Order: sequence, then C-alpha cells, then structure tokens
Amino acid sequence: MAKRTIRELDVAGKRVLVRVDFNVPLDEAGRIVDDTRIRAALPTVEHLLAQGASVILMSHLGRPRGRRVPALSLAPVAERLSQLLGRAVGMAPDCVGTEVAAQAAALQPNVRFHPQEEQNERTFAQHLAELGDAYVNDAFGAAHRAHASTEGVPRCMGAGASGLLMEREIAYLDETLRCPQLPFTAVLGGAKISGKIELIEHLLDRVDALLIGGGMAYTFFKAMGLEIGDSLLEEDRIDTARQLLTRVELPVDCVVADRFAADAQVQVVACDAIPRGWQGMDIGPQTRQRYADQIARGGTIVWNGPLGVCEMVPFAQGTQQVALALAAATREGAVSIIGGGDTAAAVAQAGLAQAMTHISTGGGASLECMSGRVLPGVAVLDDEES
Ligand SMILES: Nc1ncnc2c1ncn2[C@@H]1O[C@H](COP(=O)(O)OP(=O)(O)O)[C@@H](O)[C@H]1O
Ligand SMILES: O=C(OP(=O)(O)O)[C@H](O)COP(=O)(O)O
Repeated sequence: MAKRTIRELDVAGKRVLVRVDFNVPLDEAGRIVDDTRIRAALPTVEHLLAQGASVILMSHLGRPRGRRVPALSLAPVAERLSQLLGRAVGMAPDCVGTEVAAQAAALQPNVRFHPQEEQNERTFAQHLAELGDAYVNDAFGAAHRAHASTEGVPRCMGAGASGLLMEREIAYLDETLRCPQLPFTAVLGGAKISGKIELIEHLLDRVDALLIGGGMAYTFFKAMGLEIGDSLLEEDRIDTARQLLTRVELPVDCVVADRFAADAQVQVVACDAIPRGWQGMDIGPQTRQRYADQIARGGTIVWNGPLGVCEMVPFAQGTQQVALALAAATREGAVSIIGGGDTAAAVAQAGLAQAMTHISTGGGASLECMSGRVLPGVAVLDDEES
C-alpha cells in the first residue's frame, strides 16, 4: 500500500519531526566511515527546508542499551550533515524536554540513550510527539523496529507521512516485487539459510528463477547427500533445504580452499567433488556464467547476499561477476534491486552503485520487506489518498 508522502504535506512555518536512520559505521576514532545513509536522507530534509519548515531530526546510532554512551553521540553526524546541507545543523541538548528548540535544522541526541525508545513507551513517545506539528519517517533502515520514534510517535500524533527515501524503498522493495517486470529472478547468497527462510519461501512463489550461492549453498549440497568437506553447514536446516531442492538453482562448481584465509591454497572443483578437509568459498566460473546468463534475460532481478567470501580477494569473483551482470542488465532496461549491508558494500566496492536501479539503505528492514512482511514503522503511516 502506497503511503502519503511529504509532497502532500503543507509544512510551511511548521515544526516537522523527522525520524531518519543515521546509524552509520564509525571507526575507532569516531569518524564516519560511510555516509550513505546521511546522503540518502538529504532529499527529504532539503525538501522540507525549501518548503519553509523547521526540521527536527531524530535517529539512533548503534546499540547503547538505554544509557548515554559518549562514543555513540550523533555529534559527528550533525557535523557531516551540516557540510552536506551547506547550512548550520544544531545539536539539541536532549531528545525530550523544554530545552529542545525547534531550529531551522536540529539533530537530537541518540534516541536510544533513553531506554523508553526501544520499549516504545507511551509517555516518551508523547514527549517526542510534542516537539513537532507533523511527523515524517524517512528511516527505512529502522522501520522494522516498533520503537517510540518509529511507531509510537505517529501513533500518538494520529498521523505520519513517509519521507522521499522511505517512499523509494517501499516502491522498490514492496511494490515492484509485487508486480515485477518479467522474468523475475532472485539471487540469494550470504552465510546462512537460517535468516533467509522466510525470504526464500516468499520469493519462490513469485520468481521464475531463484539462484543460490554463498555459504548457504553447502547445506543444500549436504541435503543432496554430497560431500561438502569443511564448508559452512547448518545441520538444523538440512530438512528445510531438502524440501526446497527441486525449486532452486544451485551452483555446479565452486572455489574451495584448504582453510578459511585469503592466502589459503585454492582450487576449482565440481560441486559433487569437494575434497575432504577443503571448504567452499565462492561459486566457480561455470556457475558464474550460468547465473550471468539468467540475469542477462532482464526483467526484474533482486539480489541479497554475497555469492562467496567477498571480503577476501581470491573469493570475491563470483560476487563481482554477478554485480557486473546486474549492471549490464540494468543498462539494457532491467530493474535491479539490492538489499543487504554486505551486498550493498560489495556493489559499492566494485564501483557499480550508480549502475543499479535501487540499493536499499536497510539490512534487516530490506530482508523483512522483501519477505512480504509489513514493517511496523511503515504500517503506522497514513495511506496515500486515492
Ligand atoms: N561460502 C561461504 N562460506 C562462508 N561465508 C560466506 C560464504 N559466502 C558468503 N559468505 C559470507 O556471507 C556474509 C554476508 O552474508 P549476509 O549477512 O547474508 O549478507 P548481507 O549483509 O548482504 O545480507 C559475508 O560475510 C560473506 O563472507
Ligand atoms: O543498521 C540498521 O540495521 P541493519 O544493520 O540491519 O541495516 C538499522 O539502523 C537498525 O538498527 P538495529 O538493528 O540496531 O535496530
């Protein structure tokens, strides 16, 4: 269901309380390593400011467990946001209370410094709600959390609109997957089946092909009765894998290593010939070609999870080639949708981020959305007027 967006709000002269997901990675010195999520919120903030609104932003950063953790202050984020907006961004003294001034653009401290945030405590939500005349949620990455700033506040206010990032994420991860341009292909990798059962089952009813790679492939091979050496195995998922065997496409060859290390000995073997003592680290060249051919058929391609241990250069080729195939298909008119933090990072590292139709800013949220779940932070927003 499409949601009412900030384009339909009259915000001139109003205080707009915006939940953003500024949960960005920081290095040991507290510097921002990747500002993608800050940049992704700019269209919404700029739109509201241009319409004459006072913008109060709220976000979490990390998991401070309800305590004030100085290392998880949003101060570096306020600084980066200020650089990107080209205007001052104030830092409010607290999330709630009379001192929180509605400035032209102000960022509150980490909402998770208050335990009531994650408890979705009603009074806390009410206090947050009092800060704004209108509520906007642009924090897609946190929309799977029913917390005060994502669910409680719009419930208290009885209204909430989606920001422009939220609109785009819902459009691709929900609406496009409901009515995809055909053929519809899913590429699933990553370490484990366990976190992705719901996604696999939801997609299987809809896709023309579901291509499996990554560590999860080896539990499928085990279910086929194959030797998998020391490859990643989820014993408790063998039965599930067995039930899905005939409905998914599995690698035909793989890159194996004699230990889990970038400088390990490496060989390419057929998937039914993994030697004892070796472990599967990437899809092999034949599989890469097959998967690239399927992707080249166009339509809609959704991708979640690296095809191999892509953090290590010798095992990154499967992931890179799938990324290249997706970029080429997108140039030819296919719709490519990418979800998952590691997958998005791999695409960015390959320099292909601009070549995809949509890369989600959410990890857990994108997985849940693509699995057909209604996210609590989305459900509570107003529906688009028809
Ligand atoms: N064959 C494999 N063996 C072990 N780990 C793997 C293998 N293939 C991929 N992985 C790991 O899967 C992880 C990413 O999986 P996942 O968290 O599901 O991705 P995403 O963050 O995109 O959702 C990476 O750390 C990668 O090293
Ligand atoms: O980074 C986030 O999630 P993600 O790592 O699943 O993308 C969101 O900000 C949610 O954070 P949380 O998982 O601590 O609730």
